[in-house]
Amino acid sequence: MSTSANPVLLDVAKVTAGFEVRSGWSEALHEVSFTVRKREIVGLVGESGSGKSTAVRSVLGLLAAGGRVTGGSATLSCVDGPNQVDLMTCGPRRLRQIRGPQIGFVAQNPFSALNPVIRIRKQFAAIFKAHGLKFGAAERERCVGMLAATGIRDPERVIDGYAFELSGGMAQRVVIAMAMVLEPSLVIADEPTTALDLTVQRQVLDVFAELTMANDRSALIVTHDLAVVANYCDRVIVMLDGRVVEEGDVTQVLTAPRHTYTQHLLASARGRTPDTNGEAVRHGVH
Ligand SMILES: Nc1ncnc2c1ncn2[C@@H]1O[C@H](COP(=O)(O)OP(=O)(O)OP(=O)(O)O)[C@@H](O)[C@H]1O
Repeated sequence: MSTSANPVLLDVAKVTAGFEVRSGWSEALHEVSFTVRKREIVGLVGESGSGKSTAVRSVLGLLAAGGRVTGGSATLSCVDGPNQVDLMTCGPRRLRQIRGPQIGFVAQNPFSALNPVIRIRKQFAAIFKAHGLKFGAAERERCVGMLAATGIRDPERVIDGYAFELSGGMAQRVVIAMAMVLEPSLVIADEPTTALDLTVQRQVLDVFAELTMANDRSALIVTHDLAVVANYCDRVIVMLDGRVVEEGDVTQVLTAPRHTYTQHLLASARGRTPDTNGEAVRHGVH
């Protein structure tokens, strides 16, 4: 299904960013531009070091120490306050208000996202409190419901437990529930399943896509896996050496790639990505 008529939710325009390194300044993103529209799942692909994480972390204001955005804008259409906000210039305080209720984030490794010595319930409570919201019985029920929606069978037990009691797949479901509990319009996931066993990767991605689409959200998924793009995404952005080299509808890009690098990515993925004709599971979750 084409999403090109949907309004733009996130408009990233000419973002340049880099890192202070020993030898000086190392530029990692060169005028990167892309959009995420309402009710679409966008895949961000490219080989290791192409700048995918730097791109999404620039948008989230979560670059590692030494990292800095030096140019460009990332305009988010907000549901609270002023209609649009430039995430590159709004400042850390506003970004903290935006992360959670407006943009959810699912990191690569669930065990680094969860605190091992704090009960899951307290970690949910901290999310609410960080945004000035109370965490009473109703909010706890909402979290239990969210955990159940991610496919956790005993959410009442899990919410009172600790992360170390969970398998990797279960822990990532908890992280997805945390990223979505404040009902953000956009969820960004940076390689959300690479830390998981192959068998659970698909289940977790199914849940992620279902929860995104069922609630009219948009998602930006960083992945190096073209099968993920084929199965779950409406559009794809291809990065190489800190630049966007191709962007388009998944079916178009995967069947008739224009850039030689995309052709190369597809050729090397063929044989292990039988779903890359674009007719895939994603269509079943819409
Ligand atoms: N903290 C950092 N300090 C210095 N350079 C960094 C840092 N993080 C990333 N870089 C550099 O920025 C460039 C882009 O890296 P980035 O992690 O964004 O790529 P990626 O496409 O997400 O790779 P991967 O798939 O391996 O996560 C690389 O050259 C990388 O070495």
